Amino acid sequence: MGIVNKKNGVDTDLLNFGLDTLMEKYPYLKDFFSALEIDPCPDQKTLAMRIESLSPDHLSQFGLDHESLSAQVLEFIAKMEQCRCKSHGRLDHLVIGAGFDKNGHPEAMGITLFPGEVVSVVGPTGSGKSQLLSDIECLAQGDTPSGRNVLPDGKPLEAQSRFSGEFRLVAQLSQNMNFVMDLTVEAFLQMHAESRLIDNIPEKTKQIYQSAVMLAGEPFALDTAITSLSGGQSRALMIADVAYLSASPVVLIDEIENAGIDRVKAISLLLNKEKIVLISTHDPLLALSCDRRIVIRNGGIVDVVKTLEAEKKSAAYLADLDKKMGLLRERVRKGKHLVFDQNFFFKHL
Ligand SMILES: Nc1ncnc2c1ncn2[C@@H]1O[C@H](COP(=O)(O)OP(=O)(O)OP(=O)(O)O)[C@@H](O)[C@H]1O
Repeated sequence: MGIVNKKNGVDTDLLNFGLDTLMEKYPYLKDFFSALEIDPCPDQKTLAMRIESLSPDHLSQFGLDHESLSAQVLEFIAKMEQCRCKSHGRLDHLVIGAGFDKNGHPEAMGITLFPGEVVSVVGPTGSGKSQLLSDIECLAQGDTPSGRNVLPDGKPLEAQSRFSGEFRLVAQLSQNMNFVMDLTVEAFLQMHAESRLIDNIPEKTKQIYQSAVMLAGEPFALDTAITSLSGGQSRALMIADVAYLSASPVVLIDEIENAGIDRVKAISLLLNKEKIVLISTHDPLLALSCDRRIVIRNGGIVDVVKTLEAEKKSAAYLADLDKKMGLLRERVRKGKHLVFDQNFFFKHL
């Protein structure tokens, strides 16, 4: 579409475009007109003609006239398009500047993370894994217990962007996710997709639902109420939702090992060349599925371990073991006995 007559991002040339074309390209215009009780597409061909055809009495109910309505509709399109572009914000890298451990001693190191990486955060219980994720979530600027600085593209974010809910740099999936809305899975996904202004919503909704079912141990239906999903099912749904719909270039996940979902598939779903994914975990299979592991002790980063090629081979062995454990879990779920020896475990499970 024409980029002529653009002022402050407002494209006045849009007034001369056909209504059909505009409604197709900017589907949210339907809501704009419906709020003003206007049928957007009767006979007129262009937006300007449709606005001109409206009676001054109708417009005055909304405190508008032809000129102000033209200005408002153009500004609305410009703002919505700005949101759409913002939500595709990119990050070149994320610097986590060293802070202090729990004793107030300088942390051994910081780390720089790059899009396309899945990094695990490992360490004993209470060592400070969640604190690190929380520092990243709030883009800490020396103002959290660890004193770390988290710098998108190496620069501190202005307070306005840091605390604004408009565009979130970081999405977090925490351990306790409870839905409170009374919606079906399908309606929930549709609502989220609509709020993200994405194209082809039905197809995206189906894709997310199918991925969530693949991750969850127990299948569920599109018309299941989200409030009645099990812990594992809702976690699976949120992971698939983040993978396909989240605009945030950084995704934080606080332990998925206990959710009963397919962890390796979850990682490959989240692997995206535009996203940095951090997972706090105690699980060896998850740790080996990541590119690097941040090792935390006593509140501070003490090492960053790169996953070796040899370890990736061990991961295949671990995945096999994990599958066997899954089969045993399944037997427990079905109320069956678990009698086997080493030979049966390794050869027949
Ligand atoms: N560098 C630090 N300086 C001061 N306090 C810290 C630091 N790191 C962590 N803490 C505090 O230590 C406590 C335990 O940390 P945290 O919950 O992050 O541990 P964790 O490794 O996630 O534990 P778990 O494995 O049990 O979930 C928290 O109260 C946290 O705020």
